Amino acid sequence: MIRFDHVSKVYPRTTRPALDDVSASIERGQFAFVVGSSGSGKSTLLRLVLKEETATSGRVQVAGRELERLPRRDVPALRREIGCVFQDFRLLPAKTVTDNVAFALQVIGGRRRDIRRQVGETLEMVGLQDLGRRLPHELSGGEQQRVAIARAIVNRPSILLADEPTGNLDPATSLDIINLLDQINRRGTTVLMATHDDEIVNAMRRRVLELDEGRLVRDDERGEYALTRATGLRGPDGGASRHTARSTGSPEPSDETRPTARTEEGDR
Ligand SMILES: Nc1ncnc2c1ncn2[C@@H]1O[C@H](COP(=O)(O)OP(=O)(O)OP(=O)(O)O)[C@@H](O)[C@H]1O
Repeated sequence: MIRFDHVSKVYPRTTRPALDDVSASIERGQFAFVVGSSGSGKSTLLRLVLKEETATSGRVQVAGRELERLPRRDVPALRREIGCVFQDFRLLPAKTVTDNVAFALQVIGGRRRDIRRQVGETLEMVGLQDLGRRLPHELSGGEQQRVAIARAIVNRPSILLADEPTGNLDPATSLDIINLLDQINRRGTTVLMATHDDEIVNAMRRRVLELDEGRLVRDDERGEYALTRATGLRGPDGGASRHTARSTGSPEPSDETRPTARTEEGDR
């Protein structure tokens, strides 16, 4: 579904690569976290998937497309396959919840009746069916992020990219949000999520890709957060020290590792 093949990215007017020879493959239906300290390249990796940035070398394949060769006119179709969620929600402040979600469908020219039905179903899925008439500032942070998630999935994309989606939320709300992303993943959407949220990564025990100064230093099938550099686990060559064979399909966390196990934990 998403494949990075020896991908490097050097931004203009910089010398140190933001991504350095990254190879990884995320299969359809997988849930993968991207972790790493600030500046390690997580957002860059997600931006390459969206073709907001282009790799300096290597190949990025998304949903059967070779992004380096993708003509500009085909980029909108690529992006329709990808929903995005960000730390700062990015809702339209003057539009209601319903209109924020509907907007994504209106811009691609859906029929009014279909839009109403799809928006209704999606708001119900994220648990906001009663708040459709509110404006974003009349919602809590967690509710705003649910609206953003509803907007990201309303046209049923095959991939959901989430860049630090719990970064502005308290631990209990973060858990609600990750459970929602987990539910969306279980319905078949491939999820790639960049995060600094160690509790969530440790509770979910899904695939973890770790970046360190642009290099992929870890790819664990049911990983924990603990950063390699901090724990001294980095291999002698500076490369992946605990690489596991990439998995196919969506790993099922066992009951004791389900994120709900964290409900009692409260504050950080
Ligand atoms: N548009 C840009 N132009 C130049 N350098 C950039 C640009 N965007 C990112 N970088 C650099 O690329 C490197 C990786 O940045 P990136 O935003 O991908 O890291 P990150 O892991 O997402 O960080 P954070 O966790 O702080 O969001 C950093 O050194 C950053 O300064």
